[in-house]
Amino acid sequence: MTGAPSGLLVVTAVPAEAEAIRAGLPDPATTVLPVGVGPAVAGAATARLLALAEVAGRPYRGVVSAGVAGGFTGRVEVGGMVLGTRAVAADLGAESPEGFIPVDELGMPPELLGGGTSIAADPELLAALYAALPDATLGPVLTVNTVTGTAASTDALRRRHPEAVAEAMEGYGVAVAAMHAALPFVELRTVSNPIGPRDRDAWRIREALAALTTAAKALA
Ligand SMILES: O=C(O)c1cccc(C(=O)CC[C@H]2O[C@@H](n3cnc4c(=O)[nH]cnc43)[C@H](O)[C@@H]2O)c1
Repeated sequence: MTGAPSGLLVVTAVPAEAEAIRAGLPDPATTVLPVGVGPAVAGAATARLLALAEVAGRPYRGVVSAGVAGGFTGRVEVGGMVLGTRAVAADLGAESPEGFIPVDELGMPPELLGGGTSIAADPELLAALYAALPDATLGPVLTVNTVTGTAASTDALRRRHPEAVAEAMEGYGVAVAAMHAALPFVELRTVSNPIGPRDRDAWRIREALAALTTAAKALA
């Protein structure tokens, strides 16, 4: 069975993020679905959605990992938008007394590592979104399994990823799913909180969700 391409698949972690995007979306051909929190569940659920669309003869044209994120102070403000130039699995590796070693520097066969710990955004999809969202900050977005919550971890991440602009928990998993389906990928985030010592009172989820609604116009 074959059919017309389904348009973009936009995946968020939670329903509130998906609803915020749908509220600003002019294009009904874009599918927006919540797929869960963290790279494993988000990656597995996205891979399943892509495979089901493919076997139904209506493959998606690209994948966007979207939602709220923590922003690196001095790089992006709370309430600001981020377009990820790459999704980086920032805590996939090994600790050592000399510091963190990324998994792709541990001497494992490259075929076991998929795209490695850093997967680049599709240049055309990224350029199209940036053209529609010129105020967005461009840079690598880290994917972490644990929300950074101390000054020491924040400093360590900054040292290891001096170009990074934000961290969230799903992008790398979704990027792997898109890569396995040979589809363009990009990450779109709005900033709900500064990365740093844990301070839940500083989180501005409502502002970040409103910014997602504004950003959704780019997904047409
Ligand atoms: O610490 C808490 O009490 C707490 C309560 C509710 C939710 C959380 C989250 O960490 C939500 C994680 C969720 O949001 C994205 N996100 C937003 N900011 C960050 C961040 O600074 N670092 C990592 N992830 C963040 C993430 O993509 C998840 O989907 C905590």
